[in-house]
Amino acid sequence: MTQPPARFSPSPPPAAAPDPVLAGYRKSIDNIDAALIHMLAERFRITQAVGAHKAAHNLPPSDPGREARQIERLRALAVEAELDPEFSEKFIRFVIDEVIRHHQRAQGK
Ligand SMILES: O=C(O)C(=O)C[C@]1(C(=O)O)C=C[C@@H](O)C=C1
Repeated sequence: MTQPPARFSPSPPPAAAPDPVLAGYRKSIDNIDAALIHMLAERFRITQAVGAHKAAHNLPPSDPGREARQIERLRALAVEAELDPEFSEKFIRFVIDEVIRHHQRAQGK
């Protein structure tokens, strides 16, 4: 027999019992995430100035040599810090690619 269409969304799962250990970890994660956002905001603040400087002096938006040195340095730091160097490269690549897009926009490209 077919069921009539449900009129109400299923009830939410029951609230989990409080877990102070998990809550403590999450508090720390939330602090770290906030610090990451603040650090990224500062990085983009300074790259905005770099973009304006490059636009004013007709410099190319990207500098592949500089990027290669940054990636090598960060990969080495990641290994030292026991962070996956592949992840660190993907992360900085993602950030730099966004910066390059901002630089291009600043030059009307
Ligand atoms: O150092 C520069 O020339 C920048 O524009 C900054 C930056 C970066 O985000 O680190 C971005 C683009 C360049 O290709 C290299 C580095």
